[in-house]
Amino acid sequence: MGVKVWVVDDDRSIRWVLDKALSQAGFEPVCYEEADLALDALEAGELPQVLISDVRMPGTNGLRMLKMVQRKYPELPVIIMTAHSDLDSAVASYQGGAFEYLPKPFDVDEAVTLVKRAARHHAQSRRDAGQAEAPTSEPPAEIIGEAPAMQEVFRAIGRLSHSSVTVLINGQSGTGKELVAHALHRHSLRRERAFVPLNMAAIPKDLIESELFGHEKGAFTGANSQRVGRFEQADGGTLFLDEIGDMPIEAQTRLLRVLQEGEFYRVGGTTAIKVDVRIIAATHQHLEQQVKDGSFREDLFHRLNVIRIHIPRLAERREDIPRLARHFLNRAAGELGVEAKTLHPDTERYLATLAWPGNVRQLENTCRWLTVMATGREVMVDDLPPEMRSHEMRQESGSSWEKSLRQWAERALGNGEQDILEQAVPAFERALIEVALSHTGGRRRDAAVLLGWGRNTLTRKIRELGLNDLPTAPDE
Ligand SMILES: Nc1ncnc2c1ncn2[C@@H]1O[C@H](COP(=O)(O)OP(=O)(O)OP(=O)(O)O)[C@@H](O)[C@H]1O
Repeated sequence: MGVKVWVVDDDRSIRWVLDKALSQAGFEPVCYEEADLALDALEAGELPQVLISDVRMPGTNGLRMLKMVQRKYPELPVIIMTAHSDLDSAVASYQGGAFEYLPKPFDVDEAVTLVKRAARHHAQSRRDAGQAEAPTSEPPAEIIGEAPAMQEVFRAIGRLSHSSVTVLINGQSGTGKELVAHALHRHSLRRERAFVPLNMAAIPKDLIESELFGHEKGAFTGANSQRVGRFEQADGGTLFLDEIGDMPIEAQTRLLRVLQEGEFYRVGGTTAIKVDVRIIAATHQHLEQQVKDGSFREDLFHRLNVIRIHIPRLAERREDIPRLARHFLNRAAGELGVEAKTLHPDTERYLATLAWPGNVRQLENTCRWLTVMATGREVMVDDLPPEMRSHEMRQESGSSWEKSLRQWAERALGNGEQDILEQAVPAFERALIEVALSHTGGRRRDAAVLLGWGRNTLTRKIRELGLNDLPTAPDE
């Protein structure tokens, strides 16, 4: 059984485009040209896993239909398609229920991505509902990670459970920052309340403040109705500010004030609104550098940087790749309603050697691609998408110490350290000098030859690095 997606729009061309794209992506779309027809089908006992609807339609309009649907099926994820001018009223009237909105005109791929996310969300919330009493001291099962680098992340989640402290999550795009933020929320005392994610990079600059704090009717052109912002939605719960490094400086100033004072005004409003919100922020950028450049406020940085969690690149936890791949293949099969593919051991090994610049998200997308495109049930290396065979995706060359060095540097930068060459170069020289000296039984002249330095250089280095205590040969 495929994942049923209902498309409700009076515009024939939109129905046609979505029908094609969704079928191609493996969904089972059903299109309705009127809300009333969709409501009839619901009445008759049918139910999709995702509903996409236009707002303005003859007969019952989209928003009325959504309200009716939401009352009966609160778990059903809904995507509202609408022209920008209707966005406010759409969101306002579906407050708290809308899963996503899709401003028209939209990109078809974007629409398909949203549907996939909604379908997953739906499946997830059903699973969550089924295991509401699950113990909360363990990391959630859906975060896969046996690699030591991930165990550190789990430990942090465990240590922070029941706490409401502000957390800053660092890590490249697609490493699972949002997943970890969600886990932090689910393990906190706020888990019964909302987890509200907001991606700074995805909102137009001039809408960020109204998105965060809401606005009063008439606050600016296009503000046709009052709107509750994400801060209010997250009251008692957690606000996840993704890509915080992209937040414009004026919004940073307002955010800082809210964090200091615990209250704010809606845009155009005069009544102070008090909220109790836990902030989790994430970024793939180097915030210290942004502070230096003046693009990020230092005081805000210190407020956010209370606890920092670094999520390693996928290439730093290769041992997890086969398990992750299996997980994503099963999930994709579930979403698309097909039998799950398996990986031939050679394919597993091959995938574990790749560089994965897009991290876990890229692996997830690859598994979806394979679920649709691979012909046999077992996936062979030859079935992999062409870009997986290309040069860039091949593992970075380098011996194991170079890899360890890279990992060390990643971690140091992730922890906010600077001037890392100053730590690394002396350590590097010290190691080589010590080994060379022990090799020559402490004879400096011979050690200098082995190192490729002049005798005087070696003597100077030994002094600079404080290695004078090393045993040296009696003749020296
Ligand atoms: N350890 C993991 N186990 C299972 N699924 C994972 C893991 N890490 C990431 N994922 C999945 O990979 C996808 C990308 O993760 P997520 O959106 O959390 O990354 P992100 O770091 O927030 O990315 P971006 O910075 O681009 O927003 C999601 O679908 C997430 O569920």
